[in-house]
Amino acid sequence: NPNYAFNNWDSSRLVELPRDRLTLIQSIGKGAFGEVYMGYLIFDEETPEIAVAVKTLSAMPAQSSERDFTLEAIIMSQFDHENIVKLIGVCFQSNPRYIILELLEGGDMQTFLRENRPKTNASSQLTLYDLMQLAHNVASGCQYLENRHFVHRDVAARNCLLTTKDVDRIAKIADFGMARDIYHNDYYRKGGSAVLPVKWMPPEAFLDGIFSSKTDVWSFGIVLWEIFSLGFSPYPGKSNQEVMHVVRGGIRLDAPEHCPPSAYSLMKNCWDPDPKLRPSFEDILKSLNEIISKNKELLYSQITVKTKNLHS
Ligand SMILES: CN1CCN(c2ccc(C(=O)Nc3n[nH]c4c3C=[N+](C(=O)[C@H](O)c3ccccc3)C4)cc2)CC1
Repeated sequence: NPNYAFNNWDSSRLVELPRDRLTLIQSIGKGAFGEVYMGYLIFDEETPEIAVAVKTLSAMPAQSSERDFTLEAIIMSQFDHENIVKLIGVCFQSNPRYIILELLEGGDMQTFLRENRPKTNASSQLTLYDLMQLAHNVASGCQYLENRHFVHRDVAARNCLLTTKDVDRIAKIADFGMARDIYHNDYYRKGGSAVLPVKWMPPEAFLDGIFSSKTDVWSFGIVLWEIFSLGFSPYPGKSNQEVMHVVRGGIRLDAPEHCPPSAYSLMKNCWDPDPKLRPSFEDILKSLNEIISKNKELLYSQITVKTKNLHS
């Protein structure tokens, strides 16, 4: 497992920030270990304070969640890429422990996509170009991880955040919980398919526990499908067991409505049963750039919903 090659587990390399430089303003969500807050960090007298996201460890953490919390910070401290949420520092020397991260104000990508579905008889304010940009952002972050032989294991729209909901939005990969968890309990064996994101996983992963960057490629194909379906859940109405059965049999998701054919064929390539035949993230970025450059004008068209003739 390439992630085992990951060696510096010492948390001493984490930047410990003085707690009195931090002001928590409001809760913006619930993490696995506790709340996530929006707050301000005062760097020094000259520099204006910066807005941050603060992940907290609940008051009475189990021993394991304390270790996992630290591990999440260590993992994120290794990365430096514009499409991966940055770690700013930690407050680990006193309780409650904090992980201080770059603040992304647009919220998660899945919610954003669902909020931007066209209303009947109106068009979505999102264009195909907007959607291709989100795809390009996620693929760039994934390519960075691929180059570092780091397997994320849970690439999904729900785990991506947006800097803003506005047109200059940038998507970033933000949750490394699954990659972290495999260091202790091998979820593939331990939890069965209950805790695994089966609908985002390729057959060799959910059948044999084999993970590689080609696992993340398959998941990225599902994220592409989530993006072009504006936040639908994949395989609607199917249980994990049913999905494992049909996917193993060669069934794949249909093209979302309005999805450019070239984007759908890219998804299908990501879902090749043979991991070796799936594109790398390098290939994926080339394909995305081609689709964007070839369809510039098309991509600017608004996504309209076909008004269903209710009396047909
Ligand atoms: C009207 N809307 C209501 C919702 N609103 C929000 C809702 C949530 C957020 C938010 O969580 N922002 C975050 N910035 N940085 C990190 C965040 C979370 N992190 C984490 O590490 C979290 O664990 C995480 C990771 C991935 C996905 C979600 C949460 C790091 C921002 C705005 C915008 C305006």
